[in-house]
Amino acid sequence: MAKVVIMDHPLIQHKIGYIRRRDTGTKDFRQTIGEIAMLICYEATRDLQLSDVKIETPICTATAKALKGKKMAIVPILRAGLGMVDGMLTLIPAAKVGHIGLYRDPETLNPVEYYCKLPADCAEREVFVVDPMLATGGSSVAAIQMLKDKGCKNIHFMCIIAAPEGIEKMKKTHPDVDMYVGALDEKLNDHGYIVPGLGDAGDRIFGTK
Ligand SMILES: O=P(O)(O)OC[C@H]1O[C@H](OP(=O)(O)OP(=O)(O)O)[C@H](O)[C@@H]1O
Ligand SMILES: O=c1cc[nH]c(=O)[nH]1
Ligand SMILES: [Mg+2]
Repeated sequence: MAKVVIMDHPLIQHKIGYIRRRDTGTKDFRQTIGEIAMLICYEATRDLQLSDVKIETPICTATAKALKGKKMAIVPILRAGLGMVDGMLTLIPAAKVGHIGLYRDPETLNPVEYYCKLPADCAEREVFVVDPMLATGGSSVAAIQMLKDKGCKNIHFMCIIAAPEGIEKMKKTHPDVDMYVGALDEKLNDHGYIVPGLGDAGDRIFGTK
């Protein structure tokens, strides 16, 4: 069974408190989502493997550490996942970026697919799927299934706020996928929104409401 890691870093908790506020505007919301993504990325990459490499410092020959060469990909679930990409790329600048377009039908809450463009060699990459919100889990479960159908095996999921229902669905459907979660909230409301949550992440990032 894969790990579920709930972030306890004070900077992450502080910044999540800020974006939850109704009166945090689009510019600050978007910027803070990026900062939180970067901080969660730091935790989510903790288990990457290193190898020893011989290098020359200005003083002598030395053995240093380098990432073992496994290539990485970041896959945001559109739209809201886009808000996490720049923060991720700040720490992993060489990563390729794939895009999966899904929206949640407001009546059924089921995900509807409208776009998928992935790096050609994504099956060989360590893939980080990013979406600020894990609510019923329908969208992330579907996105990860799309990646598995393309042959991806090493998949991690990062979100900023999760509901217990979404975590359970992910654990049941994709028990091999590690989850890195900024905050675990209480429940979903009757419309499938996370409580207390932060509202609609996509609308708040892009200012569409
Ligand atoms: O876990 P779920 O119940 O599937 O809900 C979570 C999904 O809902 C939101 O996307 P939304 O459908 O609002 O699309 P958007 O990002 O384009 O706003 C969010 O960004 C997730 O992708
Ligand atoms: O609370 C929620 C649930 C789904 N999608 C969001 O953007 N927010
Ligand atoms: Mg939305």
